[in-house]
Amino acid sequence: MSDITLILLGAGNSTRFKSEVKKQWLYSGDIPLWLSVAERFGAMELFAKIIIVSSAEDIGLMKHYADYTYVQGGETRQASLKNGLEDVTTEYVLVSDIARCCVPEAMIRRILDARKEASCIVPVLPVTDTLYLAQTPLDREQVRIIQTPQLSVTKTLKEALQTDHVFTDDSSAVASMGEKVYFVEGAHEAHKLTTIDDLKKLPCIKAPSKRTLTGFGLDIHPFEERKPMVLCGVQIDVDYGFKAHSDGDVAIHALIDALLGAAGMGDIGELYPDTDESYAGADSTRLLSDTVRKIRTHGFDIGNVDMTILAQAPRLLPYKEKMKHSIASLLGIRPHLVNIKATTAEKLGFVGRKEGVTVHAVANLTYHNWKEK
Ligand SMILES: Nc1ccn([C@@H]2O[C@H](COP(=O)(O)OP(=O)(O)OP(=O)(O)O)[C@@H](O)[C@H]2O)c(=O)n1
Ligand SMILES: C[C@](O)(CO)[C@H](O)COP(=O)(O)O
Repeated sequence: MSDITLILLGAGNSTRFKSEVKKQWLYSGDIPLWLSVAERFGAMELFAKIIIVSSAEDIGLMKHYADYTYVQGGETRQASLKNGLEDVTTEYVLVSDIARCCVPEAMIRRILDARKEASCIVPVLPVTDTLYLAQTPLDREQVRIIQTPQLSVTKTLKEALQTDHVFTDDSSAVASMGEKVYFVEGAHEAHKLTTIDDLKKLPCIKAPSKRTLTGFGLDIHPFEERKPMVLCGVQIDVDYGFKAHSDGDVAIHALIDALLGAAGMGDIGELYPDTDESYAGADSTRLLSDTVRKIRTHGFDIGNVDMTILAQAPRLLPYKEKMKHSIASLLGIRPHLVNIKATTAEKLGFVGRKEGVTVHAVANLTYHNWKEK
């Protein structure tokens, strides 16, 4: 059994990346970057456990992809690391930034092979440019660029972090205890993905696959007297609406399920439970906007959507154009990529008896093509 646990830190906000998509969720081929990093380390079969530290929202989604130990992060890298360490029981812990997505295997082995040398083993690069601190030139031979992963004795690192002082990496925390830090040669491929321009420096990230992902959604709501009716975010001029926990926009609910289905993100009930009082009477356009945010920040672009509304009543033809524009604007796509069909049920079944409405929706997504932006 290995005496090393791997912690991958991925709870950052990608602020400096300045893109709608979080850097951890850019697709490389058919998988998001965080998963390609976990698989790269995992393939070495060197670790007792792999812990991925991420935000609560991301963990909910990550669980659909692979079975790792997921831990919720904190406000800073250090807070995230402390949370991850709570789950570590092995003698050593290897900590890496998910943002360093192309760490070469040889560099990982160099770090692990040096484990007996000190309480913390750190990969470094020399500085090749002249350096100044304010107006004073520095001796660059004394300066090093620090990378991750870093290997620490778990007990020492845990103790070093029992402080309010904020360190930018594990080695500075260990060094603050008067413990020895041992440097091994880093690698340019282990460069950290911080800004969009860094993508050019990281050739291990493949272009996203051109796969189209299709999702299907269906929802049914019975009518209720004396309620406003809203479909696709558009007010329908009748004196009855839908019985529901939210505003009952059955068309938007079906569309949310189609989008979540295509993204592999579960269903509307998991994300916006009808047992949650905060969604009582909720405006469904706000739920759809939140779904769209989730989809875009997690690496997908919306292609087109198609919906069929099965309603014996009310008559929807006069509203279809307005509905199309409403949905297009909520999805942030052009109107021709939204198709809305309405049909009666030929007086058959509950729809035919005018007891309620059913909506079917289909949505297509692609991986956000960061390579061609
Ligand atoms: N609260 C935080 C902040 C950062 N990290 C992780 O620490 C690593 C180094 O951080 P950085 O590259 O700065 O990532 P972000 O914090 O996402 O970037 P930014 O500072 O631009 O927001 C990243 O893998 C990041 O996900 C973390 O786990 N928890
Ligand atoms: C840990 C680190 O990657 C070592 O170089 C770096 O300090 C992280 O800094 P950031 O500001 O959190 O990107």
